Amino acid sequence: MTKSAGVQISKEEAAARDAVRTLIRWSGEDPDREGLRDTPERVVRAFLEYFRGYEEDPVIYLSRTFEEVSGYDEVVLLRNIPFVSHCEHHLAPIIGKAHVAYLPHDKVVGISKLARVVHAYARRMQVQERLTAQIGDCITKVLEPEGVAVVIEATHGCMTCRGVETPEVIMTTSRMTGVFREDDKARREVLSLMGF
Ligand SMILES: Nc1nc2c(ncn2[C@@H]2O[C@H](COP(=O)(O)OP(=O)(O)OP(=O)(O)O)[C@@H](O)[C@H]2O)c(=O)[nH]1
Ligand SMILES: [Zn+2]
Repeated sequence: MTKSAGVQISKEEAAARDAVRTLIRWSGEDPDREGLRDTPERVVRAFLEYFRGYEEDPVIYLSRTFEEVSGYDEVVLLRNIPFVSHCEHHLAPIIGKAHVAYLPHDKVVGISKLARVVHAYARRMQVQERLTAQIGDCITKVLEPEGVAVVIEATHGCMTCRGVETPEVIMTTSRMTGVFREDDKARREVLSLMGF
């Protein structure tokens, strides 16, 4: 533990704040001017929010299921789940929407839990392909449904704000398992429900 402005913080947090100070100075600014003085502390706290998915186990969100659904055996779809992630190459924001569907076998899950799974994986350092695969595979493994379809559309800060600087470009990725992977008709149906 170490002290900062009279408050005890861990050595790791002190090092993280110092790293932000270094970046501020390296960018050409004065980390001691009034407006920037508390910025290292804020940035470190913001990182805890951006990356709090590492503290979450998405499997737990899917562990409470319901079986009394009067034999409902059609697609369940949650469309337009907004999320924010960060690309692991530049730590720039990935901002997008996830569409998550599954065809239940014998159990369904509370729909908020699908969004919780999306956020738990999004709040990590990601590439969009892995994010998409992790969401699809987690639901497939835990719910054991007939199939899972995940489509993600997102813009990447590292492409819009820097580098190639192409605003509005959207990356689309998908993960299909079970019937949605094997059966063209089922895949077409779920994509059409998603609005594609
Ligand atoms: N496939 C994939 N690529 C990503 C994702 N997020 C960022 N990237 C890309 O990762 C690549 C990293 O390429 P590098 O050449 O190592 O990095 P760079 O020199 O900063 O590349 P530029 O962005 O082209 O300036 C870039 O092409 C990014 O657009 C993602 O989620 N999936
Ligand atoms: Zn990037």
